[in-house]
Order: sequence, then structure tokens, then C-alpha cells
Amino acid sequence: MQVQAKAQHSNTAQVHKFGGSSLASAQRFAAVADILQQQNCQQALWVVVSAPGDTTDALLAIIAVAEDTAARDAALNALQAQLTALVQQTLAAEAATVVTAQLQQWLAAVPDALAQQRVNDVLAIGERLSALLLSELLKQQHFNAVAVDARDFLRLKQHQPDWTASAELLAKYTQPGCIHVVTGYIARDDKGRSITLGRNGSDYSATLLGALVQAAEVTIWTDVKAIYSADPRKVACAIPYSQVSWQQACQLAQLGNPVLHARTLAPLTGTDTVLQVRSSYEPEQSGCCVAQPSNTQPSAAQQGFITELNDVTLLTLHQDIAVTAERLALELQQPVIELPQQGDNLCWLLPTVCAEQALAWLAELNVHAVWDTRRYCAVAWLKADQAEQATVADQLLQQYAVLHRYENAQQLIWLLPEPLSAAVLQQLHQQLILPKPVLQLVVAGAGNVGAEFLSMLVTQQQRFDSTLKLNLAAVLNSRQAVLGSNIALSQWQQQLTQGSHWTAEQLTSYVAALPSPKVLVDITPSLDFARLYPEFIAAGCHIISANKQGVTLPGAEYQQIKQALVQYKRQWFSNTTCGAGIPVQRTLQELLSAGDTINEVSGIFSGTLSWLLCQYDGSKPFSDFVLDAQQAGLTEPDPRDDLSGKDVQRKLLVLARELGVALELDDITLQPLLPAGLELGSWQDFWQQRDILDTELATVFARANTAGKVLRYVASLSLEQGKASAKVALELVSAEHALAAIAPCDNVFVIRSGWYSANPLVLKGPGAGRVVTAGGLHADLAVLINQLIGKATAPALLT
Ligand SMILES: NC(=O)C1=CN([C@@H]2O[C@H](COP(=O)(O)OP(=O)(O)OC[C@H]3O[C@@H](n4cnc5c(N)ncnc54)[C@H](O)[C@@H]3O)[C@@H](O)[C@H]2O)C=CC1
Ligand SMILES: N[C@@H](CC=O)C(=O)O
Repeated sequence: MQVQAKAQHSNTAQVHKFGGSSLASAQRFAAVADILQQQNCQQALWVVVSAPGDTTDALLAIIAVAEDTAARDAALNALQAQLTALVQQTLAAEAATVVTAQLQQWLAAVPDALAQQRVNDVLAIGERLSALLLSELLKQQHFNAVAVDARDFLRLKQHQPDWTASAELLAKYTQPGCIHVVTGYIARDDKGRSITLGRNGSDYSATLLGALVQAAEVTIWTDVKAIYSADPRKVACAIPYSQVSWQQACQLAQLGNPVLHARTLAPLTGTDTVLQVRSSYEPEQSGCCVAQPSNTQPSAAQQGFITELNDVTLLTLHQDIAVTAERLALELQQPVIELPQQGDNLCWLLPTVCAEQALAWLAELNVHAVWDTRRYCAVAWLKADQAEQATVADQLLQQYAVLHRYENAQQLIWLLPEPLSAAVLQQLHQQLILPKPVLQLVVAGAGNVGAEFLSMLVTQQQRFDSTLKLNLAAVLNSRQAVLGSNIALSQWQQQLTQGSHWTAEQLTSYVAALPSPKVLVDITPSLDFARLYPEFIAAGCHIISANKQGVTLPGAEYQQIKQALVQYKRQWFSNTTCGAGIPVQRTLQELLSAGDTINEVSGIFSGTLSWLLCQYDGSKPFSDFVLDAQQAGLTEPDPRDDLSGKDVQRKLLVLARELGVALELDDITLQPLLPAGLELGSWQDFWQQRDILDTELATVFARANTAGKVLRYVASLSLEQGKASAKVALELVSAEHALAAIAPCDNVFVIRSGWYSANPLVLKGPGAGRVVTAGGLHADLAVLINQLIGKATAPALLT
């Protein structure tokens, strides 16, 4: 393009183009006049207009019935009535009379024009009317405005602008200090014949004019407020970009994106003109700037896009041919996509409807092309800077039978047999375009279970990496905390030993400042810490608890947490507080939500007591076994919580609350294993008196042995006839009993329900231990993550 050959006009000129939808009614004309009034009056204003609303379609319909005079005249009369009404509603009476008379004259000339095959003169009527109507409206508002028929100056020769002739002619029609309202879509060829500029021709007119007047800005006013990352009608969360690089706009245009066409961009390529896309429906929005390389901020250079082109076909050509895809696109006035090259051949993708025309045109140039006659649907990903690999997207699309895949550094194009549904496009957009959500993790308690949870987190970070980033934002124990962005999982221990003392206030304000989504994982045994849950929830946290203190708080405090969850739309997972990794709470939730009624839950709920009572054989004191269990990471931080039965009592309360039964701890009858008084004082105090426990256990063990029974610590919650009764107690059970045949540490949950009555539903497996508990916490975390990324139903959680 010879920019220097173009006419020399003010380089502060602005060109504004309004499409048919922006001029579809009197109200829209008034809105356009308002927009023009807001423009900088120091700059020369050039306005390019399309035909009002669907006028061009109506004219095409008249041309189509040209032979049938009755149908033609009926259609002409209908169009005249419609456009006359538009004129009368837009202008004051006097001006309306003049414009209506002109319109009548143009429409009256249509039969003759058709008889002489001058269809382009007929098609020009819509744009001519818009230019006249808008210039009259502007005059009415005291602007100096003039309507200009682009055919008076715009010359094209073999589809290419004739800059010199056009510039010379334009100079004749330029009136200083005047708003020129120019017809879009129409021009003349080198023989002086009316031509039209094809699909979106008015946008092309605007950029041709922009180049001719060396405009500082060309604004395409349309019905969308930006160039989106995907078609917003199909992908609801498509991103409206405020800036798109020129190079990407050209790539998008080549891919058939409807907002800007390849031809539209061509006249301004290599100039300093700023091209903007704005919505005439939302003129207060700044729209999208298509930035020339000279105006592009490095930080905003490349955005990500998903775009599709349906019903396309493939031509394969030798790479040495002397014709370009761009040239063919110009000839066809349709997108022709040159696919990223693979091997020696070129592959061009073009709408199937014009394949034969393309082949004929190429043949005239002695270019041989092989046509793969299949019809494809192309889905293209234009990559943002530092875009990641498309592995997950490839896996997704494999289900839709990808036939070809072409990739280079800027784009990846998949060819499929069928168009993708909006749901799949959304998924693809989520994977490739949307910034990945980052889930901030605050881990409280880094002991036995906490350390295991953090070591497993490495694998989970990798597992979810393609959809969500897991960011360890804090680790703390009872003494110290490390609060920092993205704590490396290989270094948390070292950093924690160097961490600082923390207070609840510091911690909650640090957490409040973290971006959402965020989750607190409570792996402490602390009652005080659980009492902070409402504050963490108010700070935006979801909660995952291994700590049983929160779920077993007195009813009023427990309800306070529940209310905070509702108020702040957060989730609370506590599956490990009963059964460690066994999904007992989730099972009960599923049964209830499926419509079952739970009548009884009973069994062995303590891994520690299960282990101790299975292992204890009288060969050494019972307290020695307690030490072994403690070292194996099975017990509570203070094993007397297990021995006292308190821990089992808590677990039973957890399940009762899960079933919606408003119990308190004291409502659960408790028969402790620990002799009275030993629960008092420190662990050392207890250890000095451990023989009391040892003697008692030896006695009861002998009694069971003699009776041919085994010892089991059993919990039961009965909900028969709307009445809850709950107890935890040591029982002697016969060898045939369902609770007898267990492995040490097993929990057994026997669920009797409406659907599982005579033959109960039984969940069984290790119910304590650092690995299964940490694993259970990760299962809760995975449920939350799947909700966050939309794979499972949940309220909108990402904010
Ligand atoms: N061990 C198991 O099999 C299971 C344990 N749990 C629960 O997991 C939790 C942790 O158990 P373990 O790791 O065995 O205990 P642990 O004693 O090894 O570790 C507890 C951690 O919490 C920290 N901590 C204590 N009070 C704190 C406070 N106020 N603020 C911040 N940090 C505090 C400690 O410094 C330590 O880092 C307990 O609530 C336990 O009931 C739940 C299911 C199974
Ligand atoms: N000490 C507990 C650990 C899990 O909650 C038990 O043994 O069940």
C-alpha cells in the first residue's frame, strides 16, 4: 500500500463509521447525532454510514424479483413506506419533505436501473439515504454537514484502491469546517461503474477514507462494546478486550472473526491511525483499540482468543506458488486461512461455498490445488503471550474426533467434523483463555497429620495445575506462622522454624487481604482456634476441618458458624472429623439428598481404640500399647481424649449434626475406658498412674476372654420414631459379631436406613492415621476445587 500517494489532509481528522443496526430507527439516528456531538470539534469529522437497518436486504429482495413486476413494485412500495416513516420520525417536517422527495425519486428510478442491470445503483440507495438523513439531522442541530456519495471520489481497480485518483477526487468534495457524511459500501471501478464493497463493505469504506484523509482515528461504531476473546453469544464469560494488537486483529480477521474483516484492516496497516471498535448502544464505554505496533504497550501485546469458522474446506497447494491466500481472499471476498505449515505444502482453509470459484480462479493463474472435499469446522486458538501448552484442550477435543491439527507459535487450529456446542466452547475458553483461578491455602497445624497433608499437596498442585493454581499462603502451628505468597512446598518446614509468633488478629487480617478464593485447613486440635472460624469465614475463607472442636461446639456457637457460612456463601468440609478418610459424612449426605431416611448409625468410630483393643493380648501393660499407637500417629495429640471416649463422643455428635439432629455432647451417654480421675492433670501425671488403667484393662480383657468374647468400643445413634438416643461404651462382643472381625485400627459404620434396613450399609476401613487422614483432607479439598472450577454443582464460589 502506497500511503504516501494518498491525499494530504489534516492528520487530526477522525472517521466514524456507523453500521446498519446503529441507524435502524429514528432513535438510533438521534443517538448517532449525540455521539457525533461529543467528538472533538477541533478535528475534521468524517462519518461513514451503512444503509438503515435491513434496507440492503430489502433492496436485494427487490433485485431478486426484478422480473416479476408486481412483486417488485409491491416490495418497492413497502420499502418506500418503511423508509418514509423513518425519515418523518427522524427529521422536522420541512427537511423531511425534501428528503422524502429525494427518496421517492431514487426508488422511482429502480425499475429502469434494474432493466439496465445497474443493480449496484439500486443497492446504493440505502447508504445514500443514510448519508442524506444524517447530514440533515446534523444540520437541524446547527452543524455544518454535507452528504457525500463515495462514488464521487472512491475508485477501485481490480479490487485494489486507486489511491491517486481517489485522493484527487476527494479533494474536490472536501469542504473545510464541515462534517462530511459519506456513503459506505459503494464506490466506482476504473470504468466509472458503481460497485459495492461486499460483506462489511462500509467498514472497508471507513478505513479507505481514514487512509485517504490520514485520520488520527477511525472508529467503527457497532453493536458490541469490544473485541471479545470468544463469541459472547456462546461463551458467556468471554473477555471484552480494551486493546488488541494489530497483528492479532489481522489474524482474527483472517479467521473470519465477524467484528473486523481482513480488508477493513488493510488500508490502515503500516499507518499511525488508531482503529477503535465501540458500541453505539453504550457510547460511554471506551471500547477496544486495535493498536498499531507503534502504539502498542508491550504489556498488552497479545491476548488470547477462541474463534470458529464452520463449513470450511481444505485446499493443498505447492509452497512455491506465486499467489497468496490474502489475494485469494480478496478475490473471493471471503476469509481464506493459511494454516500453520506442515511439510512442503501449503494448506488453505476457505468457506466450502466458494471452493469451486477458488479452484477456477487458481486454474486461470496456472496454480494447481488439491481439494479435500470434506466439510470441516475449524476452531482456532490465538495464543496470548506466554500461553501454556494445549494438552488439556487437546484431550477435551479428542472426544470430538479432531481430524487435523495445525499449530505454530501464534495459533493452533483444530479441524473437526461437526461444530462444537456452546458448552464445549465454554470449556475450551476456560482452559485456554481465562486466567486460571488461584486457590489460597492457609494451613493451620503442621504436626502429625498436617505435615503429611503438606507433603501430599505437591502431587495435588500438579494434578490441578491445568485448571487451578494451589498457592500455599500460610502455614502455622501453635507457636509460629509463616505468612507469605506462594510458600515453596519443599521449604515450609524450614520457613516455619524461622516463622514469627502470631496473634489471631494478625492472622485474620492477613487472610482477609488474600485474594479469593481461599480456604483454611484446620489440622489443629485447638478449641480456641475453632472458635475463630466465624472470623475466617467473614475474611472470605472456605473451611476444611480435621479438628473436631468446631463441629462439636455448643449448639449456639455451632449455629453462629453455620450462619456465617450462609452469609458469606462459603463451604465447610469436615469429613475427616469422623472416620478419618472414610467418606461417612458424604455417604450420609448422599443418602439424605437422594431421599432416604436414616434410622441408626452405629459401630466402631475410634481408630485408636480399635487398634488398642485388637492388639491388646495381655502380654504387656495396656499403656505400652497406648504408646505404640501414639507413635504410629493414630491417637489424638493427648491419647486420653481417645481413652476417655470423648473423641468417640465427639464423632457421634458430628454424625448426629450431619443428620440434622440438634444434640449437644452431654446428650450422648459416655462410658469411658479411662478410669475416673486419670483424665485430670498433665500427661506426666497420667503416666505416673498408668497402672490403674493397666489393671482395669487386664481385668476386663480376662473377663471377655473367659466368655469367648472380644472388647470393642462401640458408638450408636438411634433415630427411631423421631427420638434420638446416643451412647458410646465398651462392649464385649462374641467372635461372630459383625464388629468382631476387624483389622486393628478399622472403623466400622453400620448405617440402617429406609433403604438399608434388614441388611445395613456398612463402611469399613482404617479410621485413623496420618496418611488416611491427610488423604481425607485432600478429598475434601478436591471437592471444593471441583466446585470452584465448575465440575460439581455449588454456589458461585470464586469471588
Ligand atoms: N491422627 C488421626 O488419625 C486423626 C486426627 N484428626 C485430627 O487432626 C488434628 C491434628 O492431629 P495431629 O496432627 O495428630 O496432631 P499433632 O499434635 O501432631 O499436631 C497438631 C498441630 O497443631 C498445632 N496447633 C495446636 N494448637 C494450635 C493453635 N491454637 N493454633 C495453631 N496451631 C495449633 C500444633 O502446633 C501442631 O502443629 C486433631 O484435631 C485430630 O483430632 C482427625 C482425624 C484423624
Ligand atoms: N484418635 C482418633 C483419630 C481420628 O479421629 C481415632 O483414633 O479415631
